[in-house]
Amino acid sequence: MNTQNPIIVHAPASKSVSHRMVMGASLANGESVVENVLESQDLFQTMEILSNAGARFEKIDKGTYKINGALPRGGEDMQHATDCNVHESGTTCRLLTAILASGQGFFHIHGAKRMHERPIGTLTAALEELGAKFLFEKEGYPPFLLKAKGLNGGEITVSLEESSQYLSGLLLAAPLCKEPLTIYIGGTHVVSWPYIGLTLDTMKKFGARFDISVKDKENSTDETIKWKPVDYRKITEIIPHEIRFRVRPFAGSGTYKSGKYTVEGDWSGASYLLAAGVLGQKPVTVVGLNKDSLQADKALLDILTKMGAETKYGDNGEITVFPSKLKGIAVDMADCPDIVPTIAAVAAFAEGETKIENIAHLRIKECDRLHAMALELQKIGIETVEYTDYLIVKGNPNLKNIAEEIQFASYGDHRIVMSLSLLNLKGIKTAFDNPMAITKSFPEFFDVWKTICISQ
Ligand SMILES: O=C(O)C1=C[C@@H](OP(=O)(O)O)[C@@H](O)[C@H](O)C1
Ligand SMILES: C=C(OP(=O)(O)O)C(=O)O
Repeated sequence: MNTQNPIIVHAPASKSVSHRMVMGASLANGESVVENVLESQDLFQTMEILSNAGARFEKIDKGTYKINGALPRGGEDMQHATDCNVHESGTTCRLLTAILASGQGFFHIHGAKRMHERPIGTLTAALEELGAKFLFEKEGYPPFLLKAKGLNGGEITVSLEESSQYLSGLLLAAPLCKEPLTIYIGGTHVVSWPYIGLTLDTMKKFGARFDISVKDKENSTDETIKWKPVDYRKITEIIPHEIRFRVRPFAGSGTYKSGKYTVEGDWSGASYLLAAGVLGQKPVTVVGLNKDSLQADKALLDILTKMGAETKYGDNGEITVFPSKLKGIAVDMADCPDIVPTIAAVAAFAEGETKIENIAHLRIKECDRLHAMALELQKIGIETVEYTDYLIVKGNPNLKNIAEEIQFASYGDHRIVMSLSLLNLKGIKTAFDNPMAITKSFPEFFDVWKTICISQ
């Protein structure tokens, strides 16, 4: 056990929960107060779009917003479509496209260059079945024009092979449909499913009514499927064709429920701080995370533990990670894509090989993260192997103190910058072409990072 005093730092607010709570409050009847909202570029885009669509925001303190909800209302015609700039935020783009489709009017949805390379066709096809209309410049990708006139209910099937955000969007919009909506999952596999739990959790808090059932295999036949109810907090995986989501419309009963809501800490942003504990000279304690969170990236602790890291939960929910000897492992990270760059950077200093599997969806994030990490780690002499859906990092526990500063490409991607910054803890000086990409999710990152680095 390392007995040194830990470096204590705070987790940023959760990006995913902030998006969802701000969206819920923007659709609710009356005034809500949401505390600890992440004030980052992605959230500014979400709030700007919701405000353009009719919700009213008043900032009353750092991270605290009064929000008056309204059903989304867009421009009267194509020429006066409401401007919706999602910038680099996939969550904003996918979740809000579905939500705006439940309103009325014309919306012009567009973003940064990379956003125009991230697909959305699976979601828009499902929304078309429910009554929305889309006009694309390039079919299936932003930018596009959305004509909304409310969504019908019914039954749809959606594939989550590319992104869970398609289902999160449909679920958030579902209570605003005219009739009940039942959603089945198609395709061959599902990525990032824990984010669905976060969506359902927010919906529950905001008063939506839904039930989820899984296939009752014992009582189903080839002709008839029998279903049995399941608690969304207890779902451990989503199997295509074996789960259904039924959402009741608010209709006469109103809309989302206004109230006071607080956003929990971000396991994704905290991943760099927690990983600093294992790579640096001193333990790091992160305050402000929910240990019972439904966030996907809580998996970080299990993965680090499997690699040999010593970790400890404190009495007040704080989490400490201690400097530890690491070994390479094989790990399936389909569920938690955002911490793959963190684990890849940590793996560079482990004994042996780390194989990160089922991560093809990393190629359609803010950059092709699988390729980016494979290439950038090679710049410090780490051997990597990149395949369609996995990454191998051949660790070197003796690697440290490279004399010259290494110039890394940031690919405009916050997670590439933050994960490669971990190399600093091994005496490797990093320079990035676009370090401020971090403002997407963690604007205070370099301040916190300085504290960690100078306390070593
Ligand atoms: O719903 C969300 O809040 C998110 C879902 C994930 O995306 P995918 O489902 O596209 O993998 C994740 O990568 C993203 O940062 C946030
Ligand atoms: C992929 C990410 O976000 P989004 O999909 O919202 O752009 C991320 O934050 O790593």
